[in-house]
Amino acid sequence: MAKMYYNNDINEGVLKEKKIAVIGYGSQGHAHARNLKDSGFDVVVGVREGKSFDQAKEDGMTVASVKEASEQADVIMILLPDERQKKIYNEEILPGLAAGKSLVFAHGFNVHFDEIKPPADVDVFLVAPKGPGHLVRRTFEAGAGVPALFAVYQDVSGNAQDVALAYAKGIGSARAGVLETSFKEETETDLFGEQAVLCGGTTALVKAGFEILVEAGYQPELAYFETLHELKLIVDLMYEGGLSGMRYSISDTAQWGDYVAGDRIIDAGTKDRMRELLSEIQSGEFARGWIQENEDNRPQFDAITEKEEAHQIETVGKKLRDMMPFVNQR
Ligand SMILES: NC(=O)C1=CN([C@@H]2O[C@H](COP(=O)(O)OP(=O)(O)OC[C@H]3O[C@@H](n4cnc5c(N)ncnc54)[C@H](OP(=O)(O)O)[C@@H]3O)[C@@H](O)[C@H]2O)C=CC1
Ligand SMILES: CC[C@](O)(C(C)=O)C(=O)O
Ligand SMILES: [Mg+2]
Ligand SMILES: [Mg+2]
Repeated sequence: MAKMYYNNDINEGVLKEKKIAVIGYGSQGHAHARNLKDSGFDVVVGVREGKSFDQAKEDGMTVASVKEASEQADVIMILLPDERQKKIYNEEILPGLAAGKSLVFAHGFNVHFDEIKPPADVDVFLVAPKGPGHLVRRTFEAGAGVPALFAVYQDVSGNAQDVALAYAKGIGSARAGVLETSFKEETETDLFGEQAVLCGGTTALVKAGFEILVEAGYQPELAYFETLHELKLIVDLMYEGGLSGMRYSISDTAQWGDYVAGDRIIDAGTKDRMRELLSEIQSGEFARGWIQENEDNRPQFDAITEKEEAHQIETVGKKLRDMMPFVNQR
């Protein structure tokens, strides 16, 4: 069994004496900054002027430019979009990254794929929550937490692991469990998980199910409830009790259907294609493609986003969610 760290295993004192710069105030940034502040740490948010800057101010955070925050802090957590990190790091963070400081990431992408090459005289580690930033904040406020991975890439001070664990505790992740990994393992598994299962695999499965039902003449609203809305309720049961816990709550008819149909949908061919995705991630092919797409100003990303947002499941779903005030809409 992997070694797990929980609140009682971690002494956060080592981070209490330091100033933490959270660079970026988006999905992860706002959650880390607010959770750390609520946990009693000294936090400055580094962002450019605009939406995030205004939001951070409204949330009562101390806010500075990326450059100023990086100069002021001992621990610099980069929570900028992966594809923009290299440029901002070189221009605005590196000048303030004096010897003895800590450079931190929530995803190993830029270090693992050699886009960012940190100086030799700083600690480098990652603390990567295994969940969306908005849930990192929401679960923290509810007294719970999202599990996280940590990995030490460079340990100049000799206490990089202690600082990483204290950070993970500060954002609430040690309430759920913190697991040690490497930059390589975190980067490759995170990319695989989001592509094959959590995002790519799931959205494709949901859309396919919705399209098949609508195509066959069933009502789109019903198809939305069946393939998207109810998925959350089923996944909540998996979150609470694993696959067996979910199967305890569903009917025996559904359980039998699960057993006889599941492998016909996700078959050996699907697993072969998952292996293909994994090897493209491992070889760096996926990363090179994503970096190139950004250098070209995201033509495919923008075109696909436009098409996806116009999909019937989105228009139907929006109307149905508007009638459910208890659903926290984005
Ligand atoms: N999203 C998630 O839940 C997860 C993300 N991660 C990792 O966390 C990191 C951050 O991702 P995520 O939270 O999704 O990022 P977001 O896209 O949600 O947030 C990006 C933030 O960066 C700011 N920003 C963008 N460009 C600049 C710039 N040129 N100068 C200053 N600030 C800028 C944005 O500000 P503005 O409003 O001005 O654009 C915004 O505050 C990534 O490494 C990602 O892989 C890891 C686990 C989960
Ligand atoms: C699943 C997507 C994710 O890896 C995450 C929320 O953990 C991301 O990069 O946003
Ligand atoms: Mg992830
Ligand atoms: Mg990810």
